[in-house]
Order: sequence, then C-alpha cells, then structure tokens
Amino acid sequence: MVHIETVTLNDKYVKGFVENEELAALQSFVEVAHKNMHTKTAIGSDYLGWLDWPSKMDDAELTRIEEAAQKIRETANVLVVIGIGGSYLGTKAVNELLGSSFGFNQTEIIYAGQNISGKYMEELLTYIKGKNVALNVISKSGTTTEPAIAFRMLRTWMYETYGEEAKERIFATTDKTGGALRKNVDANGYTSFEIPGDVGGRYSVLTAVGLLPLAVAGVDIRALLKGAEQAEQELQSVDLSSNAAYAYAAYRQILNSRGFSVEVLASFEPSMSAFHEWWKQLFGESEGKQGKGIFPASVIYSTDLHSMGQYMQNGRRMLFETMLRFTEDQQQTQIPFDENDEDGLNYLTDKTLHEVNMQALEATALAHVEGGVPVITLDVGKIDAHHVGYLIYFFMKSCAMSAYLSGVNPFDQPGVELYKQNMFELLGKPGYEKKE
Ligand SMILES: O=P(O)(O)OC[C@H]1O[C@](O)(CO)[C@@H](O)[C@@H]1O
Repeated sequence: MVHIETVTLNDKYVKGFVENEELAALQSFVEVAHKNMHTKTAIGSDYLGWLDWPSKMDDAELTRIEEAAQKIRETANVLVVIGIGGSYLGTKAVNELLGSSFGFNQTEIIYAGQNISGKYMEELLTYIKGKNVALNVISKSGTTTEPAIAFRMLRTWMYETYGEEAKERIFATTDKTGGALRKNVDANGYTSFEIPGDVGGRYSVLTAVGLLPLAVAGVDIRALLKGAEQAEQELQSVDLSSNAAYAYAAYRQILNSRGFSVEVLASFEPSMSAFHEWWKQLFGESEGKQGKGIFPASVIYSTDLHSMGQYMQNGRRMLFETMLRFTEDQQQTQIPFDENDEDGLNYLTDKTLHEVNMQALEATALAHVEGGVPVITLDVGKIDAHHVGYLIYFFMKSCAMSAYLSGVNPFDQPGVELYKQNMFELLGKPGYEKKE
C-alpha cells in the first residue's frame, strides 16, 4: 500500500507538563494491553471485531452496499437515517466533514430517532412532505426506544405515502439475528445489512452502519476504508515513540493522573462539529465508568475563542486540550489587496485563510500553555475520505488503549441502562412496573 502521510502527534505543547519517566513507565503497560487486544484475550474482547475490520471487510458486501446506495440515490432525494449514538454519529461526522457546508449532493441525508422531540418530528414530517424519501433504520440491538419510536412513525408515513412500494424504500441495518428490528425486517422483506456481532455501536461507523448512508451521500467509502486499513497496518507498533495512537492514549492518561480530567478537542474547521460529537461518544462511553474517565468536551476555533476562550485561558485548571490541525492548504483562498486599506488588513494581502487559521492555532496553543493548559496537537494531512478513515481508526485504537490503561472495559456501557429502566417504569412498559 502506498504510504500517505496521515496522523502524527506533535508533543511540543504538552512536553512541559509531563516527565519523560512517566511515558517510559507506561511503556510496559501499553505492551501488555496491546498484546491482549491483538490476541483477543483482553477484557471485552468479544467486541474487538473493529480491530481488523478494514482489512477483512468482505468485498461482495461492499458492492451490495454500493448497489443499494445507488438505488437510493436514483429513487430518493432525501434519505432519513434513523438511529441514535453510534448508529448515526459516525455517519453525521463523516458526511459533514467531507460534504459541503452549504447544500448537499444528489440525495440529502437527514436524521431521526436521535431524540424524542415532538417538535423535531413534526418539522421533519413537514420537511419531507412532497419529497422523494427513503429510510435507513439502524439499530444494533434493534430495541432502542428512540429509533424504534421514530421508525414506527416514519414507517407509517411511508406506507401512507407510497403504499406497498414503501417496502422498496426501507433499508435496515441491524444485528444478524436478534432484536425487534430484525423481526420487522424478516416479516416485511426489507433490504437489510448486518452489524457484526463483535463490533459495538460506537466502533461501527466503518461497517454498513456508516457505509450505506455515506455512500448515498456521495462519500468514497472505498477510500474511507483504505485509509482505515492504512491505520490498521501502521498502528501496530507497541513502541510509544512510533505509534501516535498509543502515545496519544498515554499522554491522556498521564495528564488525567495529574488532575487534568477534562479533555477539550479543538478543531479549526467548523465542519468538524459533528465529528466532535462522534469522538465524545467514543471516549465518553468507553472510559466513563467505575468512577473513572476523562470528560470529553469540544470546541470549534476560532469561533469559540470568542465564547469559551476566556474560560480556556483563565478558568479552573482541570483542562487539557487536543488540537486537530489539517496541515494541507487545500483551498489556497487568498485575502485580497485593498487600495484604501481602511480596515488596515493589507498586511495580510495574499496570505491564505489557511495560513491565518494555522497562525490562530499556534497563537492559541501558546496562550493556553502559558495559562496552564497542556496541549496535544494531532496533525492530519488533509480532509479527504482516506485521511478521515485513518483518523477514525486512529481514535478507535487510541480510545481502546486509553481505556485499558485506566483499567476499564472499553466496550461496555452498563451506566446507560439506569435511565432506560426509570423511563420504562414511568411510562408503564409491561415488565417494568414500579415495585412498591
Ligand atoms: O444501535 P442501538 O442498539 O440502537 O444502540 C444505539 C446506542 O445506544 C447505546 O447502546 C447506549 O446509549 C449506545 O452504545 C449505542 O451507540
């Protein structure tokens, strides 16, 4: 495979907060966690299917996904993706990062089932009226309440609108055998795709979960997978000095142990906003358990320097920052000369927005370090499907390592259950009656 410069960790602004011995002391723990992960003997190893997924994904299945996507693109101008958490965040992340900030390709992707808002649903139903619509309902368990309600409502709308043809317009992505959604698929003959049993929701964007809607959106899903495959091959070293994903995990844990318990992911691209949400679920749900975990937060700079910048600089000192920098100037958009120079900006003439944006990053990092905020910098070659695929895998691998280093299972989420139980009890779901 051709080597493409992808993700590197720059420790210039974090070094001053960490002793070399601390990194060295973690080296042997990294080696053990790595070995256990790769031999699938680590805790939670039933959910390590994502680890070699990019290289092992079946080509015939990929073609089936592309064919279904093509069919959707030909028949619908709106695809409603129904799902919550890992069942939609990755799609939204990649679609918004790779798509245009204004407008969309041939088929627009909108989302449902990620909330229980009547306002949102009514507005969605008004929006799709008169449009050519297809549904992709996505739920690994097939029993999550939010998407199940949305699917019931939108399915009803589809049958009212298209009659029996609705069946041709409904695509389901779920577990091979289990869950209510699989039952629904079997009973109605919807086209369906499988979520591998050993890949959990927040690690599933590179499976049919993300690939089908992303292909509909016009994303080059083969390039996305190739990028992830490059990461799969490159991020195998156990040496902290040559594996950026593991180095990132180690820095996070060292900073956390020093009291920096909130990580703020900072990007200088507004189209990274949804990617931040995907990243938050990945790290928050993987690490936040047993009273442990780094709280994942995010900002978009320079926008948020004018809202959160004050706190970052002078607020409570429990924060560290991870700045994502896309290094290539892909647009080369220049600032024009102005004869009158009333705004005093002629000193920027011919500089590109990217150059100014990168100086904003440098200036921010310098200021925040001075303010007591350690800053890890992750350099990413550019914004395209290959690099984004790499970045996704990079974060999944570093997240798993980081969770193992902190002594928790990266792949369960027992804490999500309590609100569900309470809600079922309050709503009177059969079997969940309140015990007096
Ligand atoms: O795909 P499912 O099973 O509907 O789950 C959706 C989301 O709900 C959770 O299970 C818990 O919130 C997440 O881990 C998951 O991404």
